[in-house]
Amino acid sequence: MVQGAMNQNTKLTKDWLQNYVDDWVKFYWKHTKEGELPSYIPILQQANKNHLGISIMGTNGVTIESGDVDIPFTIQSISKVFTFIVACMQRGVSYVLDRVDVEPTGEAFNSIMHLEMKQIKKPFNPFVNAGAITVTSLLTGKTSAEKLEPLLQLLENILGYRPALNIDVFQSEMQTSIRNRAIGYYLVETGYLESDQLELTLETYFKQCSIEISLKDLAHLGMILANDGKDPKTGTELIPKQVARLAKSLMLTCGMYDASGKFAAYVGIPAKSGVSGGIVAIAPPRAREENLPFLEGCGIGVYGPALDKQGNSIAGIKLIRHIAKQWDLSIF
Ligand SMILES: NC(=O)CC[C@H](N)C(=O)O
Repeated sequence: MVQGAMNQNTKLTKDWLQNYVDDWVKFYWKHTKEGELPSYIPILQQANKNHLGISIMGTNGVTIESGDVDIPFTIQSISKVFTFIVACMQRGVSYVLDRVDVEPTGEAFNSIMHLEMKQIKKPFNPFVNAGAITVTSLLTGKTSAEKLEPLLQLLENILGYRPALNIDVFQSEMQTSIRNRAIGYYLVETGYLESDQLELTLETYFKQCSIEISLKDLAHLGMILANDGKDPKTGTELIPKQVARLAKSLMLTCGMYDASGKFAAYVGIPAKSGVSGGIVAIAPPRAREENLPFLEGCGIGVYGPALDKQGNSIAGIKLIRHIAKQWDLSIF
């Protein structure tokens, strides 16, 4: 019996789980001190390094939250999961996968080196910046507003409200986007991006990264993916199952940048991080005989802006790893 699971006679009550999660958040708080705020998007340095919060939303309707849960933050690279989903819904999976591969890089998310060194035929995967910028270019529409519309609509369908862009974050990144611009030019040179699409694509990409959400929203997005794209309350299919599964497989292999292998090995669930400190992790339904929480699946959102060298929330990873171990969430 793992700690935090239930004794034979204990009821798996929300209060009981809440106590455990509160203790775990308190315990992992100290690790926020080990991480750094990203400097290449200046406005993200205004975040409070000490923040750490978690939201867990089960497909059964139970939500548990703890720590700094009321701080809105920008979705950053977590948006890449949803633009990939929208591009697949608009263009079809094979059209998208003809233009972006499904292989992990083992390099930093904004690496340029691997593009040249490996003489790639197409960007490695939709979750490194080169692949994400390519995917954004595939969204239909002539303006960034048109391109973003179906993405915002999908988020609205899931969350029940339309999240707004944080214009200050968008402008901060737009003004300092040297490396993403370099990636964009490289994609033009190699034929993955039409030159007249470059500015529009970068603007759209920075805007999608600036969508602001709450921790509960993040858990909600994860919960819908855990449920293969279906809203468990209404039974409505919000994301086609095949696309949701593809996105989850890519989260497992590529979602945590060049720490994806370790996350899969030590945590064992699909996840995607963003440079503002958010991580969405997904525990699909699992059939176990033990009495464990969230057997019907859940989404986990974590926010902790202090990052490790790979750009992932340092305390957030430790917290998710602990919960996954205690509740036996691994998909393996
Ligand atoms: N890792 C991230 O979250 C990166 C997103 C960021 N907007 C960038 O493109 O660099």
